[in-house]
Amino acid sequence: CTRYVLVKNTSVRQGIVDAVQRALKDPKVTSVVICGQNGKFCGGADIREFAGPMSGPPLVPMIHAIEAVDKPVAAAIEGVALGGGLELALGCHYRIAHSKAVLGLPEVTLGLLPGAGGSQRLPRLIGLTAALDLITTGRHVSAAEALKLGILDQVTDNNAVDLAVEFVRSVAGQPLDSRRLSTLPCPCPPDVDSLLDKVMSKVRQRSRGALAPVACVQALRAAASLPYAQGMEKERELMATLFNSGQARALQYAFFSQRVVGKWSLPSGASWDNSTARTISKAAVIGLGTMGRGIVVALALTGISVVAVETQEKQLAEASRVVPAMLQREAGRRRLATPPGVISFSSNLQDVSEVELVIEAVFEDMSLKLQVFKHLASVCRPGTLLCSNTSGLDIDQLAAVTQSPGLVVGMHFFAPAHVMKLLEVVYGPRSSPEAVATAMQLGKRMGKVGVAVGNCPGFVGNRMLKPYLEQANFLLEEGATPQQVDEALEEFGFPMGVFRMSDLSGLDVGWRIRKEAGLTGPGVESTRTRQGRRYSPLPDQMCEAGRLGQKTGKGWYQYDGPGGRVARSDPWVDIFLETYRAEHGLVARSITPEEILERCLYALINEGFNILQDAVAAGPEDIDAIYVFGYGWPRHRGGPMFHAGQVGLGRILERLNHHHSHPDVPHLKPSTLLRRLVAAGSPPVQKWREFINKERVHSQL
Ligand SMILES: CC/C=C\CC(=O)SCCNC(=O)CCNC(=O)[C@H](O)C(C)(C)COP(=O)(O)OP(=O)(O)OC[C@H]1O[C@@H](n2cnc3c(N)ncnc32)[C@H](O)[C@@H]1OP(=O)(O)O
Repeated sequence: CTRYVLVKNTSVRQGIVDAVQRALKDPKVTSVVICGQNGKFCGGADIREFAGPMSGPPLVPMIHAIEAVDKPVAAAIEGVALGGGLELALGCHYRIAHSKAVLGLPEVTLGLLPGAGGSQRLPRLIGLTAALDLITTGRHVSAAEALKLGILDQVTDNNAVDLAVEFVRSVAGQPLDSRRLSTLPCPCPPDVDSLLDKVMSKVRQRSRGALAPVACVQALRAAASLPYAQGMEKERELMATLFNSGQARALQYAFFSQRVVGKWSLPSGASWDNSTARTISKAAVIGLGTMGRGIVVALALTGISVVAVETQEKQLAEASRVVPAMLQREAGRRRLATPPGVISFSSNLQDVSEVELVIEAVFEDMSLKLQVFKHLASVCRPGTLLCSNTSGLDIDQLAAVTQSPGLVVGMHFFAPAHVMKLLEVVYGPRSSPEAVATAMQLGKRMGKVGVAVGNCPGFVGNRMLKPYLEQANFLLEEGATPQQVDEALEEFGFPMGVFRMSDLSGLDVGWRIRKEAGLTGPGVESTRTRQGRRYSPLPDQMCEAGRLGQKTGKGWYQYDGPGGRVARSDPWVDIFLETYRAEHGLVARSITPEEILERCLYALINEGFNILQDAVAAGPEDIDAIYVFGYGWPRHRGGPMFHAGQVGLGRILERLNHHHSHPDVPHLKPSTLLRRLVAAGSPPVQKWREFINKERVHSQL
């Protein structure tokens, strides 16, 4: 048995082919072990290669050739065996892994299916039911789970390559027929059709409009019902369709944007690679409402010890009861041990004096937050980082009441904070690079996708949401129903339309913000123009009628009672809208789903261009990651800015101009950046950063 170490990077496939051929020809070689370099078996295909023509030997015949070898071939899996990497291992006769290895077929997350025989070999190895789960979710499994499922033959805590060598030597000369997965039948449950139908409707529901999960189920149906060669033909056909779809490009873009945002940079020139983060071991959370509780759990799961402070006794008692249970549940969900005794509860702000970082999560009210920050500045030791979980208030104003404004940043979590992946890290003009780096690193430890954003009302996510919500309300005034608007958005791929979402989060949240901004409330005249702009008082009137959404059992929809979850259309809302239109002399017209999407989504996208122009976000990837991870933007559409590129910037500009010129639909004035991009020939989204920087240098923005 001779060891051939495989070369890394794009020549991997050629390296494997050459090594296997040498091993076959060499009479001294009785068996073969395929391993990776530097403790990693293979992370799969280089996704960047998908953009151009494939070079080197194709994967499918290469894996077939390995499977056909008449000397035993084992894959020694260390680190990762993902995608094409696991498909290669499935072509081997045996699979031996290190206990820390991770395996999976994540192609579905990239808009593809396991197209190098994975969709046909895996079900033959572990059965249809388990293969459906792994392939349609793309989830990674540990070596222990892979062993249990039957993907692996052996797992070791020691050197996997040494064990694999020993193993293949021990089986040399034994028959290999039963080890060639392509020759085996696919173990299926008796009710195979009903299983496939059930999984199909589940994936359709889970990722509405996404092509890849559907194609994965179709490929597995072929594995269950057709001979291997025909199954492979089906796999090839489906893969070709997916490969050329916009969705695969969008999902691959989303893979990279998630990583690009980690490489943050600020307009000052500070960035991830020239700023030092502090390692936090003790933190405090102030305010134990829904957000505060989730943040405590997210921190505790990283092993950070947390002082959880709530000054209202009743709320504190409830949080002390609920938070440990939340922690246990979440640890279980993530298959982690519950960190022991890391949370201490207190009603006294003085108890935060020894922590290194505080996250304030009190009610979204500036005067209350200012009071808390003043107090924190007096009790915390010098050098403590002070963060606010505000969803849009001025970070600089908070920083101004502390002795060290450089140590103040926003950490905008999304509810539920221990589950949702997005974290906006908001830097004010005085926030230090160290504070930003620390908040970003802390977010990463919590498993968040942190995005560094500038300080402006609503930051990135909520600032873009505002014109989107405005247009949705205007559409109701003009003749649409909440259901029509929601259906168009859900058809586009959002898990929930804007009105269903508003009912879920509570209509009073926005009402309070509008009251604080002087847009509504006692003494404000009930007109359709406020502060010089078109304004729809519809949501305010809903709140005044006590319809706050799910919590009151009534909102834009009706529910079975307070806290009910199933939305049903409500004739009351239809009458309310008709009465409103009559009062304001508005004539309802028929509104198409296309108009709903244009008005809502292009308004949001246009604000995204304004945000890029104002340098509140460093690049389109930042905006797209925020919308995919925090606002339910369908991942298979990449994000709003990517989507704009897919639709065509010229088309977006033309439609914005069209709606803007309509006398009753102002607000949609196209952004200067969008105009300049169109004038420059609509470069692809990957080039926008460079374009913006150049325009800025030449003072065109
Ligand atoms: C016929 C088609 C055949 C096969 C289909 C496929 O194989 S599709 C590809 C399937 N594989 C994957 O989806 C794996 C994707 N990668 C990951 O899940 C993680 O990167 C991984 C391997 C678990 C490592 O995670 P870690 O957190 O350690 O590193 P990070 O994610 O930050 O990645 C480091 C840098 O590597 C780049 N990268 C990772 N995987 C790929 C890839 N498959 N192709 C291209 N580039 C990849 C990643 O972008 C990072 O780059 P950087 O420039 O440092 O940001």
